[in-house]
Amino acid sequence: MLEIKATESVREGSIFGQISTMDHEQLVVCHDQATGLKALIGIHNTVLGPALGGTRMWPYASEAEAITDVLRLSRGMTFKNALAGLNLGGGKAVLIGNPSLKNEAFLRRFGRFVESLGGRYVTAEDVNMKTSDMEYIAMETRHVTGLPQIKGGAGDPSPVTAFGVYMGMKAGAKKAFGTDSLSGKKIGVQGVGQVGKYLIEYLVKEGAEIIITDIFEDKLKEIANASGATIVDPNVIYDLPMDIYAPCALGATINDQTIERLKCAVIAGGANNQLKDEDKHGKILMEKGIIYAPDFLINAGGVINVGAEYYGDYHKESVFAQTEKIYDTCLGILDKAEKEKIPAQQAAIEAAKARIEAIGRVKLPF
Ligand SMILES: NC(=O)C1=CN([C@@H]2O[C@H](COP(=O)(O)OP(=O)(O)OC[C@H]3O[C@@H](n4cnc5c(N)ncnc54)[C@H](O)[C@@H]3O)[C@@H](O)[C@H]2O)C=CC1
Ligand SMILES: O=C(O)CCC(=O)C(=O)O
Repeated sequence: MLEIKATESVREGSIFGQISTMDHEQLVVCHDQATGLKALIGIHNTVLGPALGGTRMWPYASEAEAITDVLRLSRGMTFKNALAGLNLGGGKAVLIGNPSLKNEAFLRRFGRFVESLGGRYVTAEDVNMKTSDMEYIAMETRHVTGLPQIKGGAGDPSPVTAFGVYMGMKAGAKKAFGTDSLSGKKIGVQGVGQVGKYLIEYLVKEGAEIIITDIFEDKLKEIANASGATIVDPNVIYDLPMDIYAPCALGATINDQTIERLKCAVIAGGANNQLKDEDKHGKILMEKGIIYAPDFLINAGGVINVGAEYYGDYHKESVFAQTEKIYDTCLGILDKAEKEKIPAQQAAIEAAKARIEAIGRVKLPF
């Protein structure tokens, strides 16, 4: 594989510039006038298997923003799937527009595009996409997973994602505090959506002191009532002293504007692509002595779940057992980073690439 760098601003305006900078195989542009579908499918790497990754729907401010998002997200899936030990490559899709655009025809048209790729890309849920949306997509393609249980699927993967994040958080705590107990630890959860709300359940059971924030006040009140968490303003979370910061909303929250404000010992959360510039911000976190549990390593529970469903080999216990291994993998990566004096993100990417390269050699023709 080429040496890859995900920079904050890849060469804007040049599609090939961007996909070569991040070493993608394919970027698919899908359009349908009748339904208003505007979709991008990013296939980063298929050495380990079909590129599996969810579809996100978002009202992107520009096409450039959507392209950058799909490229960063699909690249992250390559490393996530490799480190989780899955025989899956990395891909992701984004649907441009307000989620209210979604209807049966819109989703089925998207399913036709997924089908046209012949299994090189397998879709599932991401932000603003639900198991019920997968049902419509499944009417047009077999290459979809994350279906509702009543339709023979494994249902919402978020509880498994949250369990993996919890495992990664405990590994980060072990490294930072010498114990993986979260009892009494002050933990800030940013985003109380699907992943955040299930993560909070684990933190409550451990007796952590929880701070929560979200842009939707109703969700916050409901979760605060159930968990005893303290609500804070979304802009204030970066300035509060806390033991662990758990980003569980959208990506790039660790950036030039926030990184100097963070007063935590550990960062461990479910959001994809937390570092806006992975080289620069990964290095600054290391210099500040903040333990960073790489996002794509610790949020792999969801893809472990939907991957098992896709291969028709779904057993809840084994999915949770595989996800539990995130604790050991994360500790191993944090140790490697410390020993080699490199950022944890870099250590994790190196480990993922090593597996892709080794298995790629196994697959050479006879
Ligand atoms: N659901 C899953 O199984 C997986 C999710 N992820 C990632 O985890 C993250 C969260 O995913 P979900 O929980 O499924 O999405 P979600 O849409 O259910 O939850 C995200 C929450 O973040 C909140 N939010 C958005 N912007 C915010 C801001 N500026 N400040 C505070 N809160 C904000 C939203 O209001 C929402 O409640 C995403 O980055 C997703 O890609 C990664 C792996 C699997
Ligand atoms: O969890 C899912 O639904 C699929 C995997 C994925 O897209 C992710 O891990 O970001």
